[in-house]
Amino acid sequence: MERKVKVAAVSYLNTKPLLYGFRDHKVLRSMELSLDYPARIARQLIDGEVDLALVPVAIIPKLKEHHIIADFCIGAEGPVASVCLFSDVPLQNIHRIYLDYQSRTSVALLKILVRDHWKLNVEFIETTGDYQHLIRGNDAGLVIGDRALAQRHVSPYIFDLGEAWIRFTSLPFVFAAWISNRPLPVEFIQQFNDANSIGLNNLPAVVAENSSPDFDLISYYTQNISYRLTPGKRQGLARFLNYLQ
Ligand SMILES: C=C(O[C@@H]1C=C(C(=O)O)C=C[C@H]1O)C(=O)O
Repeated sequence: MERKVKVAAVSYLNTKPLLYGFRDHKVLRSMELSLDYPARIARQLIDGEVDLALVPVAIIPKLKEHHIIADFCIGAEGPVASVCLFSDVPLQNIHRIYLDYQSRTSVALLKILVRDHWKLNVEFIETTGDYQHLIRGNDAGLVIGDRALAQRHVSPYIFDLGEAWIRFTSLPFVFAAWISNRPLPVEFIQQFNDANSIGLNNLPAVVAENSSPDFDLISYYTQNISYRLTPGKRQGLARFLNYLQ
C-alpha cells in the first residue's frame, strides 16, 4: 500500500467547514492531518514535511512543483472580515504597519494595495509574536484569522483587504488553496474533495460545534469567506501571482 498522504490545514475558524467532513470519512484511511497557522504550513510544504496543505497562495512561486488539487479554497468575493489592516487613524495618517507573522498571502497583498491602490508611504515592521497591543497612534497592523475577528472590537479603523482587492481589480481573491508538492492519485483527490464539501453542505452543524465570541459564524461562512475555487477566483489568483513576480 502507498504511504499515507501527509496533509496540513489552517487551524483558524475559517477552515472548520472544510475539515468538518473528514471525521469518519474513508479518505482518512489514506491520509494523516495536522493543523497549524498559515506561515508554518507554508514552510512544511516547501520543505517537503507534508505532501498536501491548505497553504497561502503567495508561496506558490517557492514550490519546485505544485498542483492545486481541490475545488475548495479560502477565498473572498467581498469583505473577508478576518484579513484587515487595523488602525487608530485614517489611512493617510498611518506611518508604520506591523505585519502578521502568521500570514504569507495577506502580507504580500497588503504591500500591493499600499503601493498601487492606496498609494501610501509607510514603513513595514516584521513581527514574530504577539504585536496587536502595538497597534496604536500612527502605527497600524495587519492581522489575519481569529485574532482579526477579535481585533475588530478594538480598532476604530478597519480596512478589509478582501474588499480593497476587489475594488482594485474587480476580481475575487484566493488567500489559501489546497496545494500538493507531488501528483496525487485521482481517487484520493475525489475522496478529498468529497470530504471538503460535507461541512459546506451542513453549515448549521459546523456552527453548532464551533463558536466565536467575536463574530457571527454563519455570516462569516456564507457572506465573508467564499470556499469554491471558481473560474473567477482562479483569475484573481493569476492576477495576484503576476504581481508577485
Ligand atoms: C481569510 C483568511 O485567509 C488566510 C490568510 C492567509 C495568509 O495571509 O497567508 C493564509 C491562509 C488563510 O487562512 C484568514 O486567515 O482570515
